[in-house]
Amino acid sequence: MIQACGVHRAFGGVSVLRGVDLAVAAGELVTLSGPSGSGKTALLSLLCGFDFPDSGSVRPGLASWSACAVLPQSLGLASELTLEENVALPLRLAGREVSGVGALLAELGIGELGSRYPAQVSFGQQQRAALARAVVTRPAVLLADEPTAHLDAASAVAAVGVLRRVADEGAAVLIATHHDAVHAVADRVLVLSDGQVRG
Ligand SMILES: Nc1ncnc2c1ncn2[C@@H]1O[C@H](COP(=O)(O)OP(=O)(O)OP(=O)(O)O)[C@@H](O)[C@H]1O
Repeated sequence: MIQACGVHRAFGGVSVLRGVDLAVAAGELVTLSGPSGSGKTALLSLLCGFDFPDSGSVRPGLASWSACAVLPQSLGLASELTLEENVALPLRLAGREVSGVGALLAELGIGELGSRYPAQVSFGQQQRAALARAVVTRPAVLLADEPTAHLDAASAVAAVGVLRRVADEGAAVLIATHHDAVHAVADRVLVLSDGQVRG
């Protein structure tokens, strides 16, 4: 479902990715660790089509980009929508019935905050709303960048539970993370260093 073959990417003459190979199958949760600045975000951007490799190939292997969900570090919540409306948005855009929004928010410990706007909640609460928005459509592929970076231990456990369930329901899930709690539920842990993925 997610595949990179011999991917190279340089920025301003600095080679960040130097022949990255990886594959994540449907139903698999794979974590990607590596030092800050090693290129994890750059690799996720290539895999979701936000950026293009200088050479090599990426293959999301999807019938439709709408089956791919992305949870970026910057979250990207719409500031003019409430948390509930943000989470419902991908369902509305896909012309699907809006259901499961409240349950997801409650599972992530922010059930009582659905009617607030992003600016009225903490960054960790925004992060959980962005996770809910990423998974509400039950995507076939989920790419998440540091999804627990701003969460306390209990909130991280809830977030990890949701991420694991998405994979158990059949999605290919790739998560860039430094957190042991996320690595603990991974089927495989990959490390990005010196421009290559090892695992
Ligand atoms: N669009 C860009 N233009 C210039 N340099 C970039 C760009 N994107 C990434 N880089 C550089 O590529 C390197 C890898 O950055 P990236 O954000 O992928 O690291 P990371 O492993 O995700 O780090 P962190 O763990 O801190 O989030 C960094 O040196 C960064 O400055």
